[in-house]
Amino acid sequence: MSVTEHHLTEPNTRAIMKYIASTTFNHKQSLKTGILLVNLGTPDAPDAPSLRRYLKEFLSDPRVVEMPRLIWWMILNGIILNIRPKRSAKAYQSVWTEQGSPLRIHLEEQTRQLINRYESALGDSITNRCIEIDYAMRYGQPSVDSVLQKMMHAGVNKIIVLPLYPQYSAATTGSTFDAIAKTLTRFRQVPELHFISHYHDHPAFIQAIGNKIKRYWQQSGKAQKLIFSYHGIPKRYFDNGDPYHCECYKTSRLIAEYLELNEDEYMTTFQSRFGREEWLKPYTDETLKLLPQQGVKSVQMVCPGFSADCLETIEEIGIENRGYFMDAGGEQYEYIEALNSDLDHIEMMYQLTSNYIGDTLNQQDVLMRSQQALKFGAEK
Ligand SMILES: C=CC1=C(C)c2cc3[nH]c(cc4nc(cc5[nH]c(cc1n2)c(C)c5CCC(=O)O)C(CCC(=O)O)=C4C)c(C)c3C=C
Ligand SMILES: [Fe+2]
Ligand SMILES: [Fe+2]
Repeated sequence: MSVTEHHLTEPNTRAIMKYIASTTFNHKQSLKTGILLVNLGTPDAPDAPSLRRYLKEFLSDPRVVEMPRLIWWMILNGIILNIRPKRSAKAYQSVWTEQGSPLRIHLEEQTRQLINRYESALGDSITNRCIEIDYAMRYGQPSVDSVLQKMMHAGVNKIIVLPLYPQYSAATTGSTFDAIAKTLTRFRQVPELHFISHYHDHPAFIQAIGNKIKRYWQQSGKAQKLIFSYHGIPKRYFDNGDPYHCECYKTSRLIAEYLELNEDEYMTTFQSRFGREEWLKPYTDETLKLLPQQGVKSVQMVCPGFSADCLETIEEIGIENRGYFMDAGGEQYEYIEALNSDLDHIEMMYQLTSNYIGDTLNQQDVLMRSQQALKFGAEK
């Protein structure tokens, strides 16, 4: 028995077992592409134990909370995980539906719609074309690790990851990359990898939101101000070089240009503060409390940092901030929904990902031709 054959049949040392072989290598194996949509994640149920599990995983991520680990471990386990799960569970109960958490429902539907979009473009099932499309959650289930492993074991050798965060932040997109890399470091054969790190200024994204706002105006008319509200991050992360703040402002500017708005017709604010340190300003809640006394009595809210409606848009923007504005003397407050599974949004996902698929389809043709040649004995 030769050395190579021995390795293949009897991987008998720890060194050989260290890396997972996704599939047994096969010369005739066709190229298989995986498209993975990733969003933040959500608790399994709107109750305190589920929230505790979810928040523990989320807030233990060093990309999310950049603080000396030991100090943060004590604050998280000693204070936050004893108080926040109960409070957050209440908030989640107000948005929960019979099918579950809105964020999960939207991500599932977005995935289904993207599969449909590919199938209509290919005129064939994606399975026949060696494409797999799936979704994963950065925190909670289905985990990035489980879905990526499933793809690898199905023989996927090229992966396109689309984290559904238009604006890059280390806390979200960066952390998604960590999870992908962590799984792949365990594999023997690392796939070709395309990681889409942002799309905050992509024309298909700007048009999708711009058109959504235009459609809203056609039905309900314009308010005095359009407010672009983004999830915040600590100002310290921005000071340390996170491009998130600039990408949010650029998204707002591009949408405003698309809508031909003057500078005094729109503004950018940041919501969802967490903890005591300063976050990106202006804060959404404080702005809404001040606007009525400055003469702004009607606002329309839009959240271009959220690819799907979730707790932070439905409850925080739809309910909580409405209260601040109306209590301060506001008269009309409207929330324009996230892109969710809108056709334009799915089209954008198709454009972003198929950009990297094209050559696979061509390579598949080349591979089919060479397999044909093998059959006829032209190549060995
Ligand atoms: C869209 C981008 C997001 C950034 C940037 C972000 C940063 C960030 N978030 C927290 C803490 C919490 N966020 C929570 C919910 C939540 N956050 C995002 C997105 C971003 N977060 C989404 C889409 C959601 C909603 C998920 C859902 O299930 O609907 C929560 C949980 C809710 C709560 O208890 O308030 C926390 C906590 C930090 C610290 C952070 C830092 C940069
Ligand atoms: Fe968040
Ligand atoms: Fe900036």
